[in-house]
Amino acid sequence: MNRNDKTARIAHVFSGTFVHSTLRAAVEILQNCVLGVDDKGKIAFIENHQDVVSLSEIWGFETSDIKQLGQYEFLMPGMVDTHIHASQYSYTGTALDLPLLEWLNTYTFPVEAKYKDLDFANNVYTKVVRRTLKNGTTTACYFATIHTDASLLLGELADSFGQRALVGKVCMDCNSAVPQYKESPRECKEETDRFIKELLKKEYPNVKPVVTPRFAPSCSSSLLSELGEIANNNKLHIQSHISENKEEVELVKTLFPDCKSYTDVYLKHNLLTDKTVMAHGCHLTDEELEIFRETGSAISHCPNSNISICSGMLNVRNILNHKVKLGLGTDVAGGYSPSMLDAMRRTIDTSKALTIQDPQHKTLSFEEVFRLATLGGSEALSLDDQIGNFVVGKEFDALRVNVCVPDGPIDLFPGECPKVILEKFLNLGDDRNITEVYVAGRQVVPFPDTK
Ligand SMILES: O=c1[nH]c(=O)c2nc[nH]c2[nH]1
Ligand SMILES: [Zn+2]
Repeated sequence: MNRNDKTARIAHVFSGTFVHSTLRAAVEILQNCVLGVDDKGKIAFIENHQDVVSLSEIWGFETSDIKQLGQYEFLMPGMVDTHIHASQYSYTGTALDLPLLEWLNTYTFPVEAKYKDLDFANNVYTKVVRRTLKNGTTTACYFATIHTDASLLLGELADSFGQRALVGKVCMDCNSAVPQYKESPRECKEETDRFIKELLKKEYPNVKPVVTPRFAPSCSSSLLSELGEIANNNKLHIQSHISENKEEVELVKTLFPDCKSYTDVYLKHNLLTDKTVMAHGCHLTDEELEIFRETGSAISHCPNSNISICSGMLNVRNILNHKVKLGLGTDVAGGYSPSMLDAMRRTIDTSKALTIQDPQHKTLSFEEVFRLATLGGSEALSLDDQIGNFVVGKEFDALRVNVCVPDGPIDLFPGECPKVILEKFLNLGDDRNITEVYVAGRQVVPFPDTK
Protein backbone atom coordinates (compact mmCIF):
# COMPACT_ATOMS: atom_id res chain seq x y z
CA MET A 1 0.00 0.00 0.00
CA ASN A 2 3.04 2.23 -0.26
CA ARG A 3 2.73 5.43 -2.17
CA ASN A 4 5.71 5.80 -4.48
CA ASP A 5 4.67 8.69 -6.71
CA LYS A 6 4.19 11.62 -4.34
CA THR A 7 3.35 14.08 -7.14
CA ALA A 8 0.25 12.38 -8.53
CA ARG A 9 -3.18 13.29 -7.17
CA ILE A 10 -6.15 10.99 -7.19
CA ALA A 11 -8.73 11.74 -9.87
CA HIS A 12 -11.19 8.82 -9.39
CA VAL A 13 -11.80 6.16 -6.78
CA PHE A 14 -14.23 3.31 -7.48
CA SER A 15 -15.48 0.81 -4.96
CA GLY A 16 -17.15 -2.52 -5.73
CA THR A 17 -16.45 -5.43 -8.10
CA PHE A 18 -13.62 -5.48 -10.65
CA VAL A 19 -13.29 -8.16 -13.32
CA HIS A 20 -10.13 -8.65 -15.35
CA SER A 21 -7.63 -11.20 -16.68
CA THR A 22 -4.15 -11.93 -15.46
CA LEU A 23 -1.40 -14.11 -16.88
CA ARG A 24 -2.51 -16.87 -14.51
CA ALA A 25 -6.29 -16.50 -14.50
CA ALA A 26 -8.45 -15.92 -17.57
CA VAL A 27 -10.98 -14.25 -15.27
CA GLU A 28 -10.22 -12.83 -11.85
CA ILE A 29 -13.12 -11.30 -9.95
CA LEU A 30 -12.15 -8.87 -7.20
CA GLN A 31 -15.06 -8.12 -4.87
CA ASN A 32 -15.25 -5.45 -2.19
CA CYS A 33 -12.23 -3.65 -3.56
CA VAL A 34 -11.29 -0.02 -4.17
CA LEU A 35 -9.41 1.16 -7.23
CA GLY A 36 -7.78 4.58 -7.47
CA VAL A 37 -6.83 6.41 -10.65
CA ASP A 38 -4.32 9.25 -10.55
CA ASP A 39 -4.53 12.52 -12.46
CA LYS A 40 -2.14 11.13 -15.09
CA GLY A 41 -4.73 8.44 -15.92
CA LYS A 42 -2.82 5.60 -14.30
CA ILE A 43 -4.03 3.03 -11.81
CA ALA A 44 -2.62 4.15 -8.46
CA PHE A 45 -3.91 1.39 -6.22
CA ILE A 46 -6.27 -1.55 -6.09
CA GLU A 47 -6.86 -2.75 -2.58
CA ASN A 48 -9.37 -4.30 -0.23
CA HIS A 49 -12.24 -2.01 0.73
CA GLN A 50 -11.53 -2.53 4.43
CA ASP A 51 -8.38 -0.41 4.00
CA VAL A 52 -10.25 2.53 2.50
CA VAL A 53 -9.71 4.92 5.39
CA SER A 54 -5.94 4.49 5.46
CA LEU A 55 -5.89 4.66 1.65
CA SER A 56 -7.71 7.98 1.75
CA GLU A 57 -5.10 9.31 4.20
CA ILE A 58 -2.14 8.05 2.18
CA TRP A 59 -3.51 9.30 -1.14
CA GLY A 60 -5.34 12.38 0.10
CA PHE A 61 -8.85 11.78 -1.25
CA GLU A 62 -12.20 12.18 0.46
CA THR A 63 -14.11 8.96 1.08
CA SER A 64 -17.24 10.90 0.11
CA ASP A 65 -15.80 11.21 -3.44
CA ILE A 66 -15.72 7.43 -3.93
CA LYS A 67 -17.86 6.19 -6.83
CA GLN A 68 -19.75 3.22 -5.43
CA LEU A 69 -20.62 0.50 -7.94
CA GLY A 70 -24.06 -1.08 -7.42
CA GLN A 71 -24.88 -4.74 -6.81
CA TYR A 72 -25.22 -5.47 -10.53
CA GLU A 73 -22.33 -3.31 -11.66
CA PHE A 74 -18.66 -4.03 -12.24
CA LEU A 75 -15.64 -2.45 -13.88
CA MET A 76 -13.76 -4.38 -16.57
CA PRO A 77 -10.81 -3.38 -18.78
CA GLY A 78 -11.68 -1.64 -22.03
CA MET A 79 -11.83 -3.91 -25.07
CA VAL A 80 -9.11 -3.91 -27.73
CA ASP A 81 -10.21 -4.21 -31.37
CA THR A 82 -7.01 -5.40 -33.03
CA HIS A 83 -8.34 -5.08 -36.61
CA ILE A 84 -10.99 -2.73 -37.95
CA HIS A 85 -11.36 -0.88 -41.27
CA ALA A 86 -12.70 2.56 -40.28
CA SER A 87 -13.14 3.34 -43.98
CA GLN A 88 -15.51 0.41 -44.50
CA TYR A 89 -17.89 1.44 -41.72
CA SER A 90 -20.36 3.11 -44.13
CA TYR A 91 -21.45 -0.27 -45.53
CA THR A 92 -21.26 -2.35 -42.35
CA GLY A 93 -24.07 -4.88 -42.30
CA THR A 94 -24.32 -5.13 -46.08
CA ALA A 95 -22.38 -6.60 -49.02
CA LEU A 96 -21.53 -9.98 -47.50
CA ASP A 97 -22.39 -12.17 -50.48
CA LEU A 98 -18.99 -12.52 -52.17
CA PRO A 99 -15.70 -14.19 -51.26
CA LEU A 100 -12.71 -12.03 -50.34
CA LEU A 101 -11.07 -11.15 -53.67
CA GLU A 102 -14.38 -10.42 -55.46
CA TRP A 103 -15.66 -8.64 -52.34
CA LEU A 104 -12.65 -6.31 -52.42
CA ASN A 105 -13.06 -5.49 -56.11
CA THR A 106 -16.84 -5.12 -56.04
CA TYR A 107 -17.54 -3.32 -52.76
CA THR A 108 -14.41 -2.30 -50.90
CA PHE A 109 -12.08 -0.59 -53.38
CA PRO A 110 -14.82 1.61 -54.95
CA VAL A 111 -15.89 2.83 -51.48
CA GLU A 112 -12.33 3.38 -50.20
CA ALA A 113 -11.57 5.46 -53.30
CA LYS A 114 -14.08 8.06 -52.01
CA TYR A 115 -11.90 9.13 -49.07
CA LYS A 116 -10.17 11.78 -51.17
CA ASP A 117 -13.29 13.73 -50.13
CA LEU A 118 -12.60 14.91 -46.58
CA ASP A 119 -16.29 15.66 -45.86
CA PHE A 120 -17.16 12.07 -46.68
CA ALA A 121 -14.24 10.91 -44.51
CA ASN A 122 -15.24 13.16 -41.62
CA ASN A 123 -18.79 11.81 -41.59
CA VAL A 124 -17.83 8.12 -41.62
CA TYR A 125 -14.82 8.42 -39.31
CA THR A 126 -16.77 10.42 -36.71
CA LYS A 127 -19.46 7.74 -36.70
CA VAL A 128 -17.09 4.78 -36.44
CA VAL A 129 -15.10 6.29 -33.56
CA ARG A 130 -18.29 7.12 -31.64
CA ARG A 131 -19.93 3.76 -32.35
CA THR A 132 -16.92 1.69 -31.28
CA LEU A 133 -16.26 3.76 -28.15
CA LYS A 134 -19.91 3.44 -27.11
CA ASN A 135 -19.57 -0.31 -27.53
CA GLY A 136 -16.57 -0.42 -25.22
CA THR A 137 -13.65 -0.39 -27.67
CA THR A 138 -11.11 1.70 -25.80
CA THR A 139 -8.28 0.76 -28.21
CA ALA A 140 -8.72 0.31 -31.96
CA CYS A 141 -6.15 -0.71 -34.54
CA TYR A 142 -7.53 1.00 -37.64
CA PHE A 143 -7.03 0.65 -41.38
CA ALA A 144 -7.95 3.92 -43.09
CA THR A 145 -7.39 4.27 -46.89
CA ILE A 146 -4.53 5.30 -49.18
CA HIS A 147 -5.39 8.99 -48.57
CA THR A 148 -2.96 10.67 -46.19
CA ASP A 149 -5.13 13.65 -45.20
CA ALA A 150 -8.19 11.53 -44.49
CA SER A 151 -6.03 9.13 -42.46
CA LEU A 152 -4.68 12.06 -40.43
CA LEU A 153 -8.28 13.16 -39.87
CA LEU A 154 -9.08 9.71 -38.44
CA GLY A 155 -6.19 10.18 -35.99
CA GLU A 156 -7.50 13.63 -35.04
CA LEU A 157 -11.01 12.30 -34.42
CA ALA A 158 -9.79 9.36 -32.31
CA ASP A 159 -7.77 11.83 -30.23
CA SER A 160 -10.62 14.29 -29.81
CA PHE A 161 -13.17 11.63 -28.78
CA GLY A 162 -10.49 10.13 -26.51
CA GLN A 163 -10.07 6.70 -28.09
CA ARG A 164 -6.68 5.02 -27.96
CA ALA A 165 -5.78 4.12 -31.54
CA LEU A 166 -3.21 2.89 -33.97
CA VAL A 167 -4.02 4.44 -37.33
CA GLY A 168 -2.80 3.06 -40.64
CA LYS A 169 -2.66 4.88 -43.95
CA VAL A 170 -3.13 1.98 -46.36
CA CYS A 171 -0.31 1.29 -48.82
CA MET A 172 -0.97 -0.44 -52.14
CA ASP A 173 0.70 -0.04 -55.53
CA CYS A 174 -0.98 -2.97 -57.34
CA ASN A 175 -4.67 -3.03 -58.23
CA SER A 176 -5.52 -4.21 -61.73
CA ALA A 177 -9.24 -4.62 -60.97
CA VAL A 178 -9.86 -1.05 -59.73
CA PRO A 179 -6.81 0.83 -61.07
CA GLN A 180 -8.00 4.24 -59.84
CA TYR A 181 -7.53 2.99 -56.28
CA LYS A 182 -3.79 2.62 -55.86
CA GLU A 183 -0.67 4.77 -55.64
CA SER A 184 2.57 4.73 -57.55
CA PRO A 185 5.45 3.14 -55.57
CA ARG A 186 6.99 6.61 -55.13
CA GLU A 187 3.77 8.17 -53.88
CA CYS A 188 3.31 5.26 -51.50
CA LYS A 189 6.68 5.84 -49.88
CA GLU A 190 6.47 9.64 -49.79
CA GLU A 191 2.91 9.69 -48.48
CA THR A 192 3.69 7.06 -45.83
CA ASP A 193 6.63 9.18 -44.67
CA ARG A 194 4.41 12.28 -44.60
CA PHE A 195 1.64 10.44 -42.74
CA ILE A 196 3.99 9.17 -40.04
CA LYS A 197 5.77 12.50 -39.66
CA GLU A 198 2.58 14.56 -39.46
CA LEU A 199 0.78 12.20 -37.10
CA LEU A 200 3.77 12.01 -34.74
CA LYS A 201 4.12 15.81 -34.87
CA LYS A 202 0.63 16.16 -33.36
CA GLU A 203 1.94 14.47 -30.20
CA TYR A 204 -1.42 12.87 -29.46
CA PRO A 205 -0.81 10.93 -26.25
CA ASN A 206 -2.78 7.83 -27.28
CA VAL A 207 -2.89 7.86 -31.09
CA LYS A 208 0.05 6.49 -33.08
CA PRO A 209 0.76 5.52 -36.69
CA VAL A 210 0.95 1.91 -37.86
CA VAL A 211 2.70 0.95 -41.11
CA THR A 212 0.04 -0.69 -43.27
CA PRO A 213 0.78 -2.67 -46.42
CA ARG A 214 -2.79 -3.76 -47.36
CA PHE A 215 -1.76 -7.38 -48.10
CA ALA A 216 0.82 -9.09 -50.29
CA PRO A 217 -1.35 -9.21 -53.46
CA SER A 218 -1.74 -5.38 -53.41
CA CYS A 219 1.96 -4.62 -52.92
CA SER A 220 5.06 -4.95 -55.07
CA SER A 221 8.10 -6.58 -53.52
CA SER A 222 9.95 -3.26 -53.53
CA LEU A 223 7.08 -1.51 -51.72
CA LEU A 224 7.01 -4.25 -49.07
CA SER A 225 10.76 -3.78 -48.54
CA GLU A 226 10.41 0.01 -48.25
CA LEU A 227 7.65 -0.39 -45.68
CA GLY A 228 9.67 -2.91 -43.67
CA GLU A 229 12.53 -0.44 -43.59
CA ILE A 230 10.35 2.52 -42.57
CA ALA A 231 8.74 0.51 -39.75
CA ASN A 232 12.03 -0.85 -38.43
CA ASN A 233 13.90 2.47 -38.65
CA ASN A 234 11.16 4.23 -36.69
CA LYS A 235 10.26 1.30 -34.39
CA LEU A 236 6.64 1.48 -35.54
CA HIS A 237 3.79 -0.99 -35.44
CA ILE A 238 2.97 -2.93 -38.61
CA GLN A 239 -0.39 -4.37 -39.67
CA SER A 240 -1.58 -6.32 -42.69
CA HIS A 241 -3.63 -9.37 -43.71
CA ILE A 242 -2.45 -12.96 -44.11
CA SER A 243 -3.92 -16.32 -45.23
CA GLU A 244 -7.53 -15.25 -45.00
CA ASN A 245 -8.94 -17.45 -47.75
CA LYS A 246 -7.56 -20.28 -49.87
CA GLU A 247 -7.83 -18.48 -53.21
CA GLU A 248 -5.73 -15.63 -51.78
CA VAL A 249 -3.09 -18.08 -50.48
CA GLU A 250 -2.82 -19.60 -53.98
CA LEU A 251 -2.57 -16.14 -55.54
CA VAL A 252 0.31 -15.20 -53.23
CA LYS A 253 2.15 -18.40 -54.28
CA THR A 254 1.98 -17.29 -57.92
CA LEU A 255 2.91 -13.65 -57.14
CA PHE A 256 5.89 -14.50 -54.90
CA PRO A 257 7.26 -17.79 -56.32
CA ASP A 258 10.58 -17.37 -54.50
CA CYS A 259 8.94 -17.37 -51.08
CA LYS A 260 8.30 -20.62 -49.24
CA SER A 261 4.94 -19.51 -47.83
CA TYR A 262 2.69 -16.46 -47.33
CA THR A 263 4.44 -15.91 -43.98
CA ASP A 264 7.79 -16.10 -45.73
CA VAL A 265 6.74 -13.18 -47.99
CA TYR A 266 6.37 -10.89 -44.98
CA LEU A 267 9.41 -12.38 -43.23
CA LYS A 268 11.65 -11.77 -46.26
CA HIS A 269 10.51 -8.13 -46.39
CA ASN A 270 11.24 -7.54 -42.67
CA LEU A 271 7.60 -7.05 -41.84
CA LEU A 272 7.36 -9.60 -39.02
CA THR A 273 8.41 -8.00 -35.75
CA ASP A 274 7.13 -8.02 -32.18
CA LYS A 275 5.04 -4.97 -33.14
CA THR A 276 3.32 -6.69 -36.08
CA VAL A 277 -0.31 -7.75 -36.10
CA MET A 278 -1.63 -9.79 -39.03
CA ALA A 279 -5.36 -10.23 -39.53
CA HIS A 280 -6.96 -13.65 -40.05
CA GLY A 281 -4.31 -16.35 -40.55
CA CYS A 282 -7.06 -18.97 -41.04
CA HIS A 283 -4.90 -21.14 -43.32
CA LEU A 284 -1.45 -20.80 -41.77
CA THR A 285 0.54 -24.01 -41.36
CA ASP A 286 2.18 -25.03 -38.08
CA GLU A 287 5.53 -24.19 -39.68
CA GLU A 288 4.33 -20.65 -40.36
CA LEU A 289 3.02 -20.34 -36.79
CA GLU A 290 6.51 -21.20 -35.59
CA ILE A 291 7.78 -18.12 -37.47
CA PHE A 292 5.11 -16.00 -35.81
CA ARG A 293 6.24 -17.26 -32.41
CA GLU A 294 9.92 -16.69 -33.12
CA THR A 295 9.40 -13.14 -34.40
CA GLY A 296 6.84 -12.21 -31.71
CA SER A 297 4.29 -11.25 -34.37
CA ALA A 298 0.61 -11.49 -33.49
CA ILE A 299 -2.61 -12.67 -35.13
CA SER A 300 -5.89 -10.78 -35.06
CA HIS A 301 -8.75 -13.28 -35.10
CA CYS A 302 -11.80 -11.84 -36.87
CA PRO A 303 -14.46 -14.56 -36.69
CA ASN A 304 -17.44 -12.53 -37.87
CA SER A 305 -15.63 -11.64 -41.08
CA ASN A 306 -14.27 -15.15 -41.55
CA ILE A 307 -17.79 -16.60 -41.50
CA SER A 308 -19.54 -13.68 -43.24
CA ILE A 309 -17.40 -13.81 -46.36
CA CYS A 310 -16.79 -17.57 -46.06
CA SER A 311 -13.01 -17.32 -45.62
CA GLY A 312 -12.30 -20.09 -43.13
CA MET A 313 -12.33 -20.98 -39.46
CA LEU A 314 -9.25 -20.12 -37.45
CA ASN A 315 -8.29 -22.76 -34.88
CA VAL A 316 -7.52 -20.39 -32.00
CA ARG A 317 -6.62 -23.29 -29.70
CA ASN A 318 -3.84 -24.29 -32.08
CA ILE A 319 -2.55 -20.70 -32.22
CA LEU A 320 -2.49 -20.50 -28.42
CA ASN A 321 -0.77 -23.90 -28.19
CA HIS A 322 1.95 -22.48 -30.47
CA LYS A 323 2.38 -19.56 -28.02
CA VAL A 324 1.58 -17.02 -30.71
CA LYS A 325 0.08 -13.74 -29.44
CA LEU A 326 -3.58 -13.41 -30.40
CA GLY A 327 -6.24 -10.71 -30.09
CA LEU A 328 -9.75 -10.33 -31.49
CA GLY A 329 -10.90 -8.00 -34.25
CA THR A 330 -14.25 -6.95 -35.68
CA ASP A 331 -12.79 -6.52 -39.19
CA VAL A 332 -15.56 -4.08 -40.05
CA ALA A 333 -16.89 -4.37 -42.76
CA GLY A 334 -16.01 -7.95 -43.77
CA GLY A 335 -17.36 -8.44 -40.24
CA TYR A 336 -20.86 -6.97 -39.93
CA SER A 337 -20.65 -5.89 -36.30
CA PRO A 338 -18.52 -3.09 -34.82
CA SER A 339 -18.93 -4.58 -31.32
CA MET A 340 -16.19 -6.52 -29.58
CA LEU A 341 -18.91 -8.36 -27.62
CA ASP A 342 -19.94 -9.77 -30.99
CA ALA A 343 -16.31 -10.69 -31.75
CA MET A 344 -16.20 -12.66 -28.48
CA ARG A 345 -19.46 -14.48 -29.27
CA ARG A 346 -18.39 -15.33 -32.82
CA THR A 347 -15.05 -16.58 -31.45
CA ILE A 348 -16.91 -19.06 -29.26
CA ASP A 349 -19.25 -20.03 -32.14
CA THR A 350 -16.29 -20.80 -34.40
CA SER A 351 -14.59 -22.76 -31.64
CA LYS A 352 -17.81 -24.78 -31.15
CA ALA A 353 -18.11 -25.41 -34.90
CA LEU A 354 -14.56 -26.82 -34.78
CA THR A 355 -15.60 -29.04 -31.88
CA ILE A 356 -18.60 -30.29 -33.88
CA GLN A 357 -16.21 -31.23 -36.69
CA ASP A 358 -13.71 -32.79 -34.29
CA PRO A 359 -14.90 -33.71 -30.77
CA GLN A 360 -11.23 -33.84 -29.65
CA HIS A 361 -10.98 -30.09 -30.19
CA LYS A 362 -10.96 -28.27 -26.84
CA THR A 363 -13.62 -25.55 -27.11
CA LEU A 364 -12.65 -22.08 -25.89
CA SER A 365 -14.37 -21.02 -22.67
CA PHE A 366 -16.06 -17.65 -22.21
CA GLU A 367 -13.34 -16.81 -19.70
CA GLU A 368 -10.60 -17.41 -22.29
CA VAL A 369 -12.43 -15.31 -24.85
CA PHE A 370 -12.83 -12.48 -22.32
CA ARG A 371 -9.06 -12.54 -21.89
CA LEU A 372 -8.51 -12.44 -25.67
CA ALA A 373 -10.72 -9.34 -26.00
CA THR A 374 -8.83 -7.46 -23.27
CA LEU A 375 -5.38 -8.59 -22.14
CA GLY A 376 -4.84 -10.70 -25.29
CA GLY A 377 -5.56 -7.72 -27.52
CA SER A 378 -3.12 -5.57 -25.58
CA GLU A 379 -0.44 -8.26 -26.03
CA ALA A 380 -1.20 -8.58 -29.75
CA LEU A 381 -0.59 -4.83 -30.13
CA SER A 382 2.45 -4.91 -27.80
CA LEU A 383 0.67 -2.49 -25.50
CA ASP A 384 0.41 -4.86 -22.53
CA ASP A 385 2.90 -2.82 -20.56
CA GLN A 386 0.34 0.03 -20.68
CA ILE A 387 -3.17 -1.49 -20.87
CA GLY A 388 -5.13 -4.77 -20.80
CA ASN A 389 -5.90 -5.32 -17.11
CA PHE A 390 -6.09 -3.64 -13.73
CA VAL A 391 -2.49 -3.48 -12.57
CA VAL A 392 -0.95 -0.60 -10.62
CA GLY A 393 0.97 1.65 -13.01
CA LYS A 394 -1.05 0.72 -16.11
CA GLU A 395 -3.34 3.24 -17.78
CA PHE A 396 -6.94 3.19 -16.63
CA ASP A 397 -8.86 2.04 -19.74
CA ALA A 398 -12.09 0.68 -18.35
CA LEU A 399 -15.79 0.03 -18.80
CA ARG A 400 -18.43 0.51 -16.15
CA VAL A 401 -20.92 -2.26 -16.80
CA ASN A 402 -24.43 -2.39 -15.38
CA VAL A 403 -26.18 -5.63 -16.23
CA CYS A 404 -29.45 -4.36 -14.79
CA VAL A 405 -30.22 -1.18 -16.75
CA PRO A 406 -33.92 -0.30 -17.18
CA ASP A 407 -35.32 -1.89 -20.36
CA GLY A 408 -31.94 -3.53 -20.93
CA PRO A 409 -31.28 -6.81 -22.72
CA ILE A 410 -30.52 -8.95 -19.64
CA ASP A 411 -32.85 -10.53 -17.07
CA LEU A 412 -31.36 -11.59 -13.75
CA PHE A 413 -32.65 -14.11 -11.23
CA PRO A 414 -31.99 -14.57 -7.50
CA GLY A 415 -28.70 -16.12 -6.42
CA GLU A 416 -26.68 -15.41 -9.56
CA CYS A 417 -23.00 -15.03 -8.69
CA PRO A 418 -20.64 -12.45 -10.28
CA LYS A 419 -19.25 -15.02 -12.73
CA VAL A 420 -22.73 -15.85 -14.01
CA ILE A 421 -23.50 -12.15 -14.26
CA LEU A 422 -20.30 -11.66 -16.32
CA GLU A 423 -21.23 -14.58 -18.59
CA LYS A 424 -24.71 -13.11 -19.14
CA PHE A 425 -23.20 -9.73 -20.04
CA LEU A 426 -20.75 -11.28 -22.50
CA ASN A 427 -23.49 -13.32 -24.20
CA LEU A 428 -26.51 -11.02 -23.92
CA GLY A 429 -25.22 -7.52 -23.18
CA ASP A 430 -24.87 -4.54 -25.48
CA ASP A 431 -23.95 -0.86 -25.36
CA ARG A 432 -26.93 -0.10 -23.09
CA ASN A 433 -25.06 -2.01 -20.37
CA ILE A 434 -21.82 -0.06 -20.89
CA THR A 435 -22.74 3.04 -18.94
CA GLU A 436 -19.32 4.69 -18.73
CA VAL A 437 -16.10 4.31 -20.71
CA TYR A 438 -12.69 5.56 -19.56
CA VAL A 439 -9.49 5.87 -21.60
CA ALA A 440 -6.28 6.83 -19.81
CA GLY A 441 -8.37 7.97 -16.86
CA ARG A 442 -10.58 10.29 -18.92
CA GLN A 443 -14.30 9.57 -19.05
CA VAL A 444 -15.14 9.47 -22.78
CA VAL A 445 -18.64 7.88 -22.67
CA PRO A 446 -21.30 9.22 -22.20
CA PHE A 447 -20.13 11.69 -24.84
CA PRO A 448 -19.89 15.27 -23.56
CA ASP A 449 -22.59 16.33 -26.07
CA THR A 450 -25.14 13.83 -24.71
CA LYS A 451 -24.53 14.14 -20.97
O1 LIG B 1 -11.07 -8.78 -44.64
C1 LIG B 1 -10.35 -8.10 -45.40
N1 LIG B 1 -10.63 -6.79 -45.63
C2 LIG B 1 -9.88 -6.02 -46.43
O2 LIG B 1 -10.16 -4.83 -46.61
C3 LIG B 1 -8.75 -6.63 -47.03
N2 LIG B 1 -7.79 -6.19 -47.86
C4 LIG B 1 -6.98 -7.22 -48.10
N3 LIG B 1 -7.40 -8.33 -47.45
C5 LIG B 1 -8.50 -7.98 -46.77
N4 LIG B 1 -9.29 -8.69 -45.97
ZN1 LIG C 1 -9.23 -6.56 -42.69
